Amino acid sequence: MDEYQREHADAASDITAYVSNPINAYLLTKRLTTDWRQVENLMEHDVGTDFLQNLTQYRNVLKFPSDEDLNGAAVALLRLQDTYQLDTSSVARGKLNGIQYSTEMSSDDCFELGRQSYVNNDYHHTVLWMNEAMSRMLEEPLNQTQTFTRADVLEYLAFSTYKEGNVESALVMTNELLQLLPNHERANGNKRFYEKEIAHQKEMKKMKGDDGTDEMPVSDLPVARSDTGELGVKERKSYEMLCRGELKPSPTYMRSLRCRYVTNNVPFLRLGPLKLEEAHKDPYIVIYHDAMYDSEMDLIKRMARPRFRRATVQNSVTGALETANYRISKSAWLKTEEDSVIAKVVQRTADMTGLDMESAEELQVVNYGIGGHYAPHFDFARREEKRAFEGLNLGNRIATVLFYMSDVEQGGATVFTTLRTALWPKRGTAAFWMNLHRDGEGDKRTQHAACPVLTGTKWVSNKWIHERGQEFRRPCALNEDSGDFAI
Ligand SMILES: O=C(O)CCC(=O)C(=O)O
Ligand SMILES: [Fe+2]
Repeated sequence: MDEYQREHADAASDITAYVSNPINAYLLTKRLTTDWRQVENLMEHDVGTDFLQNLTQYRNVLKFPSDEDLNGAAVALLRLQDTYQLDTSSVARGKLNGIQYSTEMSSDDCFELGRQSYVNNDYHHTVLWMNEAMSRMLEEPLNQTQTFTRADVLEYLAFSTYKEGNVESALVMTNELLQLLPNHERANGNKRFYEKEIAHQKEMKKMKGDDGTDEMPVSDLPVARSDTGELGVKERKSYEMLCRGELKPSPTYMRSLRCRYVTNNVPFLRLGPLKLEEAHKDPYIVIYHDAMYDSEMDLIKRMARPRFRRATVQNSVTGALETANYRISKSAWLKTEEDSVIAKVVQRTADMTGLDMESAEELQVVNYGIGGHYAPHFDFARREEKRAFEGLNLGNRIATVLFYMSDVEQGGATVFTTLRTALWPKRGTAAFWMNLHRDGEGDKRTQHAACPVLTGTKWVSNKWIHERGQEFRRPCALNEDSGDFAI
């Protein structure tokens, strides 16, 4: 590497380090968006200068993030905060799960995060981040660039606290705001509203014969979010616990899981057997160690990069492919014939599963950035999803093989939501499970998810294998002690 290349490689890795955690990702987006907003303001007043004209051109080339991007970065950070139960002030201090990262958030950064939550009607996070903005503000007495006042924070806090169900606190905050700005019109209106509301609630209590305390319960229910789809409260809880590594199989169950070398009756594998580790017995889920070489992973990534598009999901009613908040990643497809390396990997997948690859989909390569995830789902099409895999005529997805092509610094596990089982990405390993019962019915117990990436980046590739062509096949070596190994 010459000096120039080294310099650029350093710069590139600096950038990766800078945005490899969600705080930096949010801060960088905020910085670019708000800086650009200032430039636009300037341009409105002074369009004439060449400098500003040039900036307009740069903007088009560099694709400055928009307000929606800033909202997206904020939502990603908040999703991570919920899933991994990150404490607000630790995040603001640049600490994630006890690991200290380089950046701290200013009161202004916290305020903006609160504002973005508010815009999304997410009052739970508005309260958390506005409180943080307030305490940071007190610690930054010399900050000249503050974009908000104490009164602004109080207004957001009061309204969101009311929305969260605590009228009394909302009134206290509104009174505090009115001490600062006695003529604040909206605050005066709200004050009257809150007072009326409190009187009304007292009246209701009396009517019910309840002479309880004046204390109103503060709602600490998480705000309903739509990005984990149809999950119920209990399911969401166990999903998030699995992602945090808090839910594990019992020690007795773990002791029953085995590791072994397998050849699956493939002559070639007698020379170099595969290293199999059981992750779950029924349904059968296994991990293969050293299932992909470094050179293969490097090539696959190189081929996929220029083709990456935001991943899509199939609309179960219309059959159309569309983007969805419950699946956030970039993906690309590689054909078996494109390169001998791909063909080799596909052959290995056949050896690992004992299944025919003729009916398998192309190799899908996926990259999850910070906050990237795939909420709990099934890989097979359910009965009601009549239009899934339409046109393929290959039957349902009988099995999944998922190659991990990177370690993940924090987060990013594949979790089986009803099985107390989490697979932690380890570069070069592959997971394999069957999605269907023997009779072709989908096995609901295979519901799984890709937990959001907290820090770092996650690379996987997968083969979805279909029913067609598997009629006479049996993964013999796996089948021995695999219970209801569904094929
Ligand atoms: O990335 C993962 O861990 C799981 C991905 C997955 O479930 C899928 O792509 O269907
Ligand atoms: Fe999946």
